[in-house]
Amino acid sequence: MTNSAFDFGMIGLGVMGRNFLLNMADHGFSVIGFDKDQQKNDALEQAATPGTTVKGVADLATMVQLLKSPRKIMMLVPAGKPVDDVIESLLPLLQKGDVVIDGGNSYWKDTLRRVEYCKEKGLHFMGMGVSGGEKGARTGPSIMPGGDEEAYRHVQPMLEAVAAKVGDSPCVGYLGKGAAGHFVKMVHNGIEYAIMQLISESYNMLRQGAGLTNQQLHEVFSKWNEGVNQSFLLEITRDIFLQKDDKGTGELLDKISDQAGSKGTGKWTSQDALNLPLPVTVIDAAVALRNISSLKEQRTQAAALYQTATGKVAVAQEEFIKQVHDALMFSTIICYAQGLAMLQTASKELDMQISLPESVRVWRAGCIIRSGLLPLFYTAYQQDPSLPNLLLDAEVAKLLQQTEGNLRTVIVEAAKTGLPAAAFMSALSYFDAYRSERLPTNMVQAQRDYFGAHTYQRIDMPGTFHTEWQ
Ligand SMILES: NC(=O)C1=CN([C@@H]2O[C@H](COP(=O)(O)OP(=O)(O)OC[C@H]3O[C@@H](n4cnc5c(N)ncnc54)[C@H](OP(=O)(O)O)[C@@H]3O)[C@@H](O)[C@H]2O)C=CC1
Ligand SMILES: O=C(CO)[C@H](O)[C@H](O)COP(=O)(O)O
Repeated sequence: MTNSAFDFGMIGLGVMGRNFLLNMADHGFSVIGFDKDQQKNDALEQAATPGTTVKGVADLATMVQLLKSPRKIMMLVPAGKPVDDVIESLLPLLQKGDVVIDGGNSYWKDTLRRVEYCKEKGLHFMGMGVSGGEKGARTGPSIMPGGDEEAYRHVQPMLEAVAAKVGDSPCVGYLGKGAAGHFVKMVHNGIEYAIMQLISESYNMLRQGAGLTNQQLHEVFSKWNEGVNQSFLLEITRDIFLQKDDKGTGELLDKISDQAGSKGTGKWTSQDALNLPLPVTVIDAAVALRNISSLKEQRTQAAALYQTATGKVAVAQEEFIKQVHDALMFSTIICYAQGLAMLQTASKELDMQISLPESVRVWRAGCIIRSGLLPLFYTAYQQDPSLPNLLLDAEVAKLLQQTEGNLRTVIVEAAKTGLPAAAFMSALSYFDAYRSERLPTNMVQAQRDYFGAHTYQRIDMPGTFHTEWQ
């Protein structure tokens, strides 16, 4: 290739960077990647589809020099200091008008700071969520850009080419101001945590509570993964049940430690929801359960101390499978409702102007939370882009009403048998509180006024009141 011949540059050729770049090359763009590790550069070139233009270099200046102007450079490096380090190393090499994209899972407040910093230097900086994991990056991810709209217009045709598609519609779109792209990705991951926790509780109910084998669970999840329920997370769960242990006998799932890891996006979602303030109780439960999962030693001691759980449900197997199915469907809808309500509030409170219809549209394919439910949610937000909560949509309400009873039954069984069901219980508690016209929080107000003269409002007359409580 001649000098300045490449369309797009990538910094960080790990799992995501390598695959995203190869995807770009497959769509006809000439691409160049930088990684300090020469082996990753070699691996990139070797993995390229014959006939595509792909180059890997171990020198950042060389990569920058070989890019067409204005340069379009994306980084897929770990969140935090590596992103700042990359920006600092790029600054002396770039020219005004060049575009820098952070495609990693950066915290949105860091992105806000970086947008301003790069603007001062005459550069366009865009925070952009990418979802779909390794396979998605390679064949079509869901892409969540936000911030500098001019920067987005520079890369829009490329992103539309590589994104997942629903018909002809690419799962990418400008989502809003400032750090909107990373905010939407953070909430996406919060929903991801919550649905994963619900699926793990469903699996446990059926495995431990109803005695199904992994083979039977595979069959159950295969059936569940149909129609409106079809989703990426159900699909991989179905397949996980059959994976054999290549280092021993039986299925691999049974040998995997129950201590779940995390990189922070779920926790940030909960923390930011509290700051807004807005309830995302199923996401909170999912974060808490990953934290409880890490207390293995204490859980082992407590299990020996409290040997009260029977763990076996008293419902016929077939009936219980149907009940858990409905419980999962109901609670999954609540996860989306909580996450999307958070986006709606953040859009105003944090002045991000997040487009709810666009956010839902780009989640319909390519991402970890893609689901057959999303077209229904998309219609709801198309009809009313300012809908405060999906629970107020008539079509969503029908699905919840159909499945609510079975969630209650499953929770009763879980409570009686001692099967952990924090995410299910959070979903139901949220629903019961949200659809209550009158909550018992009049008592909280009375107590606040009693001990702290915090005042209260009355339901029968306007004004603010304080009582000398006897
Ligand atoms: N894996 C996934 O499923 C998804 C990941 N993400 C996000 O994408 C980002 C990348 O993730 P992933 O590809 O999985 O991570 P990997 O660990 O596989 O790759 C990270 C790459 O970044 C490079 N790197 C690290 N620090 C620096 C630095 N200071 N300067 C230049 N390069 C650096 C590493 O290079 P080297 O090791 O050679 O030093 C490595 O090639 C993260 O923010 C992650 O949260 C988003 C969606 C899905
Ligand atoms: O962004 C992702 C998927 O959308 C990443 O896979 C992310 O790492 C998942 O989060 P965690 O590691 O905390 O489970």
